[in-house]
Amino acid sequence: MTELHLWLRHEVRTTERRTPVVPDDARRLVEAGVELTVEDSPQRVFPTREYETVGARIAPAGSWVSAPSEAVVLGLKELPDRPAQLRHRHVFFGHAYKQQPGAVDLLRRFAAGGGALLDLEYLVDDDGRRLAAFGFWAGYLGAALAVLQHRGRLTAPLRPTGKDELDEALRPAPGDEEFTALVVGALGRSGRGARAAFATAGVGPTCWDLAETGDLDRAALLAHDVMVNCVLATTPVPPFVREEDLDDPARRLRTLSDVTCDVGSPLNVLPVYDRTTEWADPVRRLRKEPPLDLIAIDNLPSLLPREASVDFSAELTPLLMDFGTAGPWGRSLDRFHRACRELGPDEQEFGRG
Ligand SMILES: NC(=O)c1ccc[n+]([C@@H]2O[C@H](COP(=O)([O-])OP(=O)(O)OC[C@H]3O[C@@H](n4cnc5c(N)ncnc54)[C@H](O)[C@@H]3O)[C@@H](O)[C@H]2O)c1
Repeated sequence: MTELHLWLRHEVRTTERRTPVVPDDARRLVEAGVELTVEDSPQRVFPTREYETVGARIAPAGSWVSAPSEAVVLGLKELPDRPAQLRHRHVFFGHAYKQQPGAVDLLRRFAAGGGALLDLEYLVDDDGRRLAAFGFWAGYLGAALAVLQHRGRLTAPLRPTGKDELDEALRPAPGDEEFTALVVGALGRSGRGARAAFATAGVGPTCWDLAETGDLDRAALLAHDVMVNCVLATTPVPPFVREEDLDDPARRLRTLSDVTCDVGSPLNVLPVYDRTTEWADPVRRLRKEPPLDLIAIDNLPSLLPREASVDFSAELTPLLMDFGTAGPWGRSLDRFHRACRELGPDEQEFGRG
């Protein structure tokens, strides 16, 4: 077992109730010899005392800035804007390698402090497959919200909930009309989640993946009442739905839920909207007559913080037990170094192993 001091930080985003390590897995880490510090966090879905009970040391929210240099700081989403220099190794979703807003600033902060980003999105196996991801619950919620909207039962603002409560609302009620649904990207993680939610809702969706979209039958697509897009696009393909399709008189499609949310990207397969929707206002009407409602929320798993955290933590914990510079961690670090090199010659002198 590597000597690891892991520092689980509080999330700055107030709506983020998830955590990458849940108390049961914290116990496993402590038992395996990991020194674990957990920051107190008012919104984390698991109370701080549950971590204390399993042997973690508790520290105030945000205190990672003064953590010992060898500590590996673990979180999910963005860091606060300060400090300007990042001297630790940080494990989280940095969103820093695809020219996202703020990406260069974040990399520069690592450059200034000599730290490193070990991005969770780039923890991959030998074949490049992601090892820890939230996709299943993203798909589950993407389909669940579509069903609720289609049945006239979606209420805003959206709030984090639990699966039992969500499933209660999802189950068909007397008087609900039958409808047809399509999941695209049905064989992936979020596609599986979407299919599971439809099953709870009593709906058997049509399932398409690569084999079914190669020669896209748009008329068949538009003939479904509800569509949930779960593809992970890696190369540009013809759009699944175009602006002109929204005005097709034969369109039955009424509710479109885009789990992928590639809006603005050249890989976007749904170039019929220009910005995502939010928890406060989750549905945007793209056409009035006949209606077409869009749901495009890019932080879906945060709506089921407990279930999403438990599954993610189960995937991440074995990797943390094996923390080091080889395998997935080495690949993630290599990706960071590549991004640093792409920043330019003045900023290459950082990112240790
Ligand atoms: N909205 C959110 O909150 C949220 C959360 C997590 C992930 N996501 C996004 O959801 C998407 C899917 O993630 P995932 O973990 O399910 O990925 P995945 O790799 O597990 O599955 C993607 C599936 O899409 C299929 N696919 C790719 N191109 C296709 C095409 N042209 N036609 C049909 N099928 C195609 C693949 O074969 C695969 O089965 C990603 O873009 C991811 O970023 C969104």
